[in-house]
Amino acid sequence: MNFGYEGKVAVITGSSQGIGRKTAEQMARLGAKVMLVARGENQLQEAKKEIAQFGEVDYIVADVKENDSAERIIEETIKRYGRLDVLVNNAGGSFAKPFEEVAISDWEDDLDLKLLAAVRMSKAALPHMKEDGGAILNLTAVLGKTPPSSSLPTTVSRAAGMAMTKAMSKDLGKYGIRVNTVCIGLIRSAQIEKKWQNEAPELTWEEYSKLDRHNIPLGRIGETEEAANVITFLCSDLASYISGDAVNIDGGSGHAL
Ligand SMILES: NC(=O)C1=CN([C@@H]2O[C@H](COP(=O)(O)OP(=O)(O)OC[C@H]3O[C@@H](n4cnc5c(N)ncnc54)[C@H](O)[C@@H]3O)[C@@H](O)[C@H]2O)C=CC1
Ligand SMILES: CC(=O)C(C)=O
Repeated sequence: MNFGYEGKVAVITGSSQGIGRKTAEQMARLGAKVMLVARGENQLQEAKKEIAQFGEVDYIVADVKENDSAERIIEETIKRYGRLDVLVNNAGGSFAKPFEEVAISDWEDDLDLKLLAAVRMSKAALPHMKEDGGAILNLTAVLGKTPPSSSLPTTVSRAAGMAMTKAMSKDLGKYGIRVNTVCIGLIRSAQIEKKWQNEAPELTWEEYSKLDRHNIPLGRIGETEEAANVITFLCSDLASYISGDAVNIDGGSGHAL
């Protein structure tokens, strides 16, 4: 099977750790030149060193919430690698509270990080993808499809990310640009390990991962590799007829059809 990554260039935001970092590794292993983006240079250097064993990789230190960062990230990528084929809008975090406890500034911060940063990155990337086509992949969360109580503002930002993905796919298909989202359930990463330590430090990871209260039909929290596999596939030539889709990576925990 040919994923078609050879000679392609991918930008992945929030890729110094977690799902973004594993995705970068997989794309590099398949022949893509990968540009990592995150705020902390030390972790980026470490990620670059590790991924460089498998393929071509570099990094840009940037906060995707800063207004001019998207233009700078894309410009520096073009300067470094000469083209752009894949954009993964992965940077994010979780902030979930009941409606009454969410300040207006929390709404603004969350939408800025999870929705508007992806808009700015996609707008900056578009001129470089129009000629040869490409793939844009937005990370969202499965809870955005069926928002439960105490899940604001994150489920709203994520639902907006899904709606944006669908609408963008309609507008950009004519350029051969595919736009998809993956809706994450629970995947082991720094934020989930923190949750484990806060909620049940007395349990081993295996025990915590398998707790009934997570309500995961497959019986455990997923691994970063399992999310990266799907993202890498969706951005590859093997998914050449998939656009506007929202694919759950959640061990079956989502409730929506
Ligand atoms: N791990 C999970 O169970 C879930 C993850 N997600 C989403 O999937 C994506 C990846 O998740 P994880 O790997 O768990 O995340 P993580 O917390 O391990 O890593 C997130 C990455 O985003 C970067 N980042 C955060 N804010 C940034 C900013 N302003 N500018 C640049 N980089 C920034 C962080 O430095 C980090 O590299 C995130 O968008 C997350 O919200 C959604 C639902 C569940
Ligand atoms: C956990 C998380 O990052 C969400 C729901 O966006």
